[in-house]
Amino acid sequence: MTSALHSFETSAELAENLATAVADALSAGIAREDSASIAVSGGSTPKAFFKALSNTPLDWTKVSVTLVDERFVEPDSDRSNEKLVRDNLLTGAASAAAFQPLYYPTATAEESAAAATKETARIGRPFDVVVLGMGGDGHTASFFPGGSRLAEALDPQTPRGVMTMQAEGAGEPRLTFTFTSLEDARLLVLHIEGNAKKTVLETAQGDGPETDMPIRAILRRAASPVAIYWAP
Ligand SMILES: O=C1O[C@H](COP(=O)(O)O)[C@@H](O)[C@H](O)[C@H]1O
Repeated sequence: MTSALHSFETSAELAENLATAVADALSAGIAREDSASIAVSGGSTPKAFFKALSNTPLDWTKVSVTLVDERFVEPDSDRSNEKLVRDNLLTGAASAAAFQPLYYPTATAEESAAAATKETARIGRPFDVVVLGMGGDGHTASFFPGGSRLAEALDPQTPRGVMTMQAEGAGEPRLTFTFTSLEDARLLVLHIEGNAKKTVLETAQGDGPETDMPIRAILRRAASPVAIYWAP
């Protein structure tokens, strides 16, 4: 599939522009279906974007927010993507949105994944917006190189839903939407910042197996075009 690079001089400029594009896509979803859905990433990159989006006027009561991926940790952990979203996105105007977690207080990550699959089944078919991040190792969502269920997660035959993933370097067991859940978003964004990540992206855009750099699955065969947002 195609990708388009949107470059900005600063992280703040990127955050404002990405928030506008995302809000437009959510408004279009609301106009079309009276509801809209967005799946966002965790990590260190999206904070400024979350703040900008949270202040954007929109009928947030009609928006469902979920995560692209999550750690199997309680929502008050500093490593929880849910906490990041609650603290930075679900504030101000956006506090009226409905949040669908991926973590549930179950005994195992597998039970959490099953609960998340069930609870998110009514949204994201497809998502109006998916905002992916990318790690320095070329992972996106929790599609990690060497991940325990990477082949299944990236398989175009694996249905929509949330599954578990374990990988060296990933820390806790992970919960992640599958490739088929994310690749056909009406607005599919890859948000990266810094020169190091630009270099990783350029490597991923070259030849080589998807299993080495799973972001390649998105760049090469997502059904939707990928809008790449980057700032130094
Ligand atoms: O593990 C994760 O990392 C990636 C990238 O995070 P960053 O800190 O380098 O921005 C993120 O996209 C993913 O959601 C998260 O779980």
